[in-house]
Amino acid sequence: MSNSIELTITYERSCHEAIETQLILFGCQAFLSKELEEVEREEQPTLSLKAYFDPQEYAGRRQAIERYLQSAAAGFCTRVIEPQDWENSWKAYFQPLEVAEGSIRIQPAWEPLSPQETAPYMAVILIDPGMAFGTGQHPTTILCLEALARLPLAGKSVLDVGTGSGILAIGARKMGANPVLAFDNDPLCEPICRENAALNQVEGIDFRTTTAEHISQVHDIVIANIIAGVHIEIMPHYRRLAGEYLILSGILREREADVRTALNLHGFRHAASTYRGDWCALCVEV
Ligand SMILES: C[S@@+](CC[C@H](N)C(=O)[O-])C[C@H]1O[C@@H](n2cnc3c(N)ncnc32)[C@H](O)[C@@H]1O
Repeated sequence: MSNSIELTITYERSCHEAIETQLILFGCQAFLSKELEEVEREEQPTLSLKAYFDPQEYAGRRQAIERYLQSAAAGFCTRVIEPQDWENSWKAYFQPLEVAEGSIRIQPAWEPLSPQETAPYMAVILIDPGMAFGTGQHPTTILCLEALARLPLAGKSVLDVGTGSGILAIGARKMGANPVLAFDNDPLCEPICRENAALNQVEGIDFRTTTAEHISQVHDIVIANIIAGVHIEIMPHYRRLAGEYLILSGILREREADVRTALNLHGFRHAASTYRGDWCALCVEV
């Protein structure tokens, strides 16, 4: 793994989600931030988070990012970190997390569970975060895992669009989906996904660096945790590729209506919404 840029940002607690969202739009690859419920419990008026960027990506957007933070945050500082520092920060912070009513557990790779401890879960996903989005702690990822847990996945083909760390593909595979194809347009993701799949001892996931127009196979379930604008842009491909269900996450509540309009325009009629904080996910019956 190469160096990365670490931004430490302090801000008023009411700005938590706006800042996180904007950082995702700027191409932030990973966060160390608190769960929304935890933020809501905090008493203090200011909070802080750490955001990690690929150095080249950051250099290209530095002016825009810093201008945004000067107006939206109380303060921020940057430093270049070595892979070792990232690992240590993360290890100090990452706690196991249970989602989907306790049926899925996201577990730090360095604290694996015994077979007896694993048995009660539908899936235990081991994550050793590299610089790819998808540590399982973000509300948009949790909404996806919850949606997957509600579907009968055994023997279903799944396409994971914008796979990041591979977390959703690995989760789907562990819950019985087969085959699973997962892709991301960021070439940094593919090796991280392969490592995470090996860590989880799952086979049968085809990880690729590509975009939706280069995929031709119809899949029973298409899942995508990307922002609303990208969903709208690639909606014709969802139409082409989704056989039974389409799960879309990463949608801010205020953009839900826009995504629903695009779904209707492309002939998708039945979409159920779920929410976490300001985020919405849509589970669409094809
Ligand atoms: C919010 S992350 C989601 C990661 C992971 N699936 C999760 O749920 O935690 C979005 C991912 O989509 C990728 N992405 C953004 N636009 C894309 C596009 N047009 N095609 C493929 N991947 C894209 C990004 O590189 C990023 O890894």
